[in-house]
Amino acid sequence: MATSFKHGRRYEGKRISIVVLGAPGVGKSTLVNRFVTGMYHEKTWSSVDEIREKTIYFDRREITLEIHDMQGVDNNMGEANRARVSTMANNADGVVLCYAVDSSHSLRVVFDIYKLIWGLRIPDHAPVVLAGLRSDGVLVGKKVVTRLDGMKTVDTLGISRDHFHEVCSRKNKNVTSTFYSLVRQILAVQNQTILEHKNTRASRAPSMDSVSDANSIVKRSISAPGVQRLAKRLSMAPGSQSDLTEMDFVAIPEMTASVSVNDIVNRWSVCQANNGAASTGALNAASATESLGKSKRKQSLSTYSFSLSSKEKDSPVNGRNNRAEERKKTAGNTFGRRISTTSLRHQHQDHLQRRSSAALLRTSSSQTSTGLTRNGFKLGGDSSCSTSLSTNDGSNGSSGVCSPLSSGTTSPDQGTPSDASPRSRNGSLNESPADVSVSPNIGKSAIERQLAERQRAFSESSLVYNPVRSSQRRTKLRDQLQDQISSTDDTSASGIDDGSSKTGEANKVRFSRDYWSSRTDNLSACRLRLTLRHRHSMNDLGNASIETSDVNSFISAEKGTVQPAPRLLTRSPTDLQEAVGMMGMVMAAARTKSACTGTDLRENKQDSGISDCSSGASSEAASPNVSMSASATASHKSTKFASVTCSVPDLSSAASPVMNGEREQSPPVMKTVRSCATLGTPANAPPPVQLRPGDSSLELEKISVHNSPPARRSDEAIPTVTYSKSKVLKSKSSETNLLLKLKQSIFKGKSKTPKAEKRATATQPVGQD
Ligand SMILES: Nc1nc2c(ncn2[C@@H]2O[C@H](COP(=O)(O)OP(=O)(O)OP(=O)(O)O)[C@@H](O)[C@H]2O)c(=O)[nH]1
Repeated sequence: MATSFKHGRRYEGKRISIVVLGAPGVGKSTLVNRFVTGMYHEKTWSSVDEIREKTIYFDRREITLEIHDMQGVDNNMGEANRARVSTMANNADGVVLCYAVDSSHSLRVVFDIYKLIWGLRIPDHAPVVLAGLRSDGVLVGKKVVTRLDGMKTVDTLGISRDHFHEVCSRKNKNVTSTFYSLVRQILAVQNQTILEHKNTRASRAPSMDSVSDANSIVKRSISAPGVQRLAKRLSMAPGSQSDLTEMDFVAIPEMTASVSVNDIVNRWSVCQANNGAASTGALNAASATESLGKSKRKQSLSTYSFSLSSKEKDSPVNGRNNRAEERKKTAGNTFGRRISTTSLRHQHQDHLQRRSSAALLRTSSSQTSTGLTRNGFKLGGDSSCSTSLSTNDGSNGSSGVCSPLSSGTTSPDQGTPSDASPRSRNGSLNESPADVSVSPNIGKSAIERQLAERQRAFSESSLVYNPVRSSQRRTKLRDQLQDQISSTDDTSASGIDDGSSKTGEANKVRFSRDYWSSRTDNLSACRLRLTLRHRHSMNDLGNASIETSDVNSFISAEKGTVQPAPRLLTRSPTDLQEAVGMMGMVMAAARTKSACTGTDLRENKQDSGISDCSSGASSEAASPNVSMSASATASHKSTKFASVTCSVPDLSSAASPVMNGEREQSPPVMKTVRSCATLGTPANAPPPVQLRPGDSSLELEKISVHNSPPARRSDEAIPTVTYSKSKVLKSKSSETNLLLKLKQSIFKGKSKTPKAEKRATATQPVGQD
């Protein structure tokens, strides 16, 4: 009782039918006979269709092979016979395609059989083996079809090479393996078919397992057939015609637990008896089934309704009848009534409102806790209490009022929660918008004000829940909030985070920045101009620019630190420029080290070449008048910020040698000023390029210092440091060498002198001094 793989039927595993096909006289019958009987007989006659059986044990299973030794297929074959061959092959579990290695024609016939059976393409998972028979022909020098030809054939036919065998029935070579290979394929297809069948059944059934929420609602699983059975039982029950839908099921609190269909029916009958609701219309089983498998949005509504049911389940009022009555009072719904979508939206609105208020309450808990405890109210962590929180100013002694809304709110002075449940029928609060107010003392920050406004907006507007719109609104609100906060911050407003501004020092260094980008389509270039100014005199201590060839490359540099060379430690614009150039170098080095994202470059300094820069600086750190440590930071994810941090000397001392142009003996007090440049990404900018570890794509070929102003800012003489993207580094070693050369060129004046002196000393003849 073999079954076909094409129709997805389950294999019984007891009988497998195999069809052996090939050109006439290739040795099919001999092959089958060899496999079945183990004997080899010279055959001189042309066989007709023959069925042989053999029982084998495969994977500890007894399998009976039903082998159809078919008549040879050739061009002279009639249509009827061809159709018969095709039908037999398609209904079989597996096919053995045979050719003779000493007959190239027989190999061409294999292609004809292929087309005859499967058309243009072999079906997936069709068990087929290709057997090159009479492979001992090589012994007599008649092998015209090589093994390579056989390989190409299986490749062309889409058969795995594992399923190609060169067989010799005479020597009993690969006979058994050919059939066992086919059986293995058949069993694999059998297992896969069963698996797919199971998956198909599982996917067809509407699963409610995904319905869950933060309240740890118990998952339920009601299959579509279950609902259909329920629908039938409800519709057949006398006098129980109803217009129940999925929403009604959701509204039943007990549905939050895993229940059977019988339980639902029982609940339904109980609620009918309690409410006496005589509904009209029969439950449409199909629609109920469909509704269970609807979109996620509907599921989310269902989830919320579950949440409500869960709360109500926790109500101290026991008994189904009382619960129904209670629900009728509070929510305006009964078991027998359908909860409309609008009602659910209102409920969700209420839910959001309470969440918002809970956040507000948390924010302002320090201010409100005193007044509330003074009046004997417990907040109890329930968000609904905070929803109705209408607290007067605690300073004038007025009492705060906490009006519990839901049954979950406990108020020892106000009686049971059910006594005070002023929820309107549509789910909105009964308080006027003015009631949902926040004390001025509660929160003066922008966040609290914004929350209060939002809460008011919720209570005033007939907001219809829309997840997408709600998300957009939250995003917009957050942006507004950030703008509001940043506008109140002086240092942030100017884009400068001057650490000295809060210390009130006399002389302070201001680190301003100006950023502009070339208005190319893809924002391919960026120039960051940094100006170091004396705070009061506003004299420029120096300025410099960083010009990169790719703004997006900044994203690869999460953090980099470099101590510049000592000769950079002056106030001249050129030196500052080079210092900033070092920053750019760090950035560029980091850019070639994309794997360093999210980590300190110092940890990767051996790979990124940063060690060259930092080592040269650390040895001279004690002497500088002006020291700059450059830290290039870029946000990897947002690709919007690149900050440059410079440590500059504290110029608060009037007699500072820095101001007088003299050299200070002791190390100056350093402080850090930070400039954050926004690398705004235009809307049409391409997504940031994520460099792979192998992409060491940028190289600082040279630093060309020039004082020519940029083209777009011709009115300003801004020295620029230009990095050109002209060469592609081949390896890390070449990258490191290049940075070494760069460092040597920068430190040229400093590094050569001692060496030269040393050399001169070494070469000086003894006794000459
Ligand atoms: N040398 C050699 N000859 C073989 C081998 N297998 C079969 N033959 C010979 O090939 C010839 C054809 O063998 P068959 O088994 O009749 O071929 P067939 O494909 O069944 O022929 P039809 O029944 O006409 O389709 C016979 O003379 C066999 O002896 C083999 O492995 N080696």
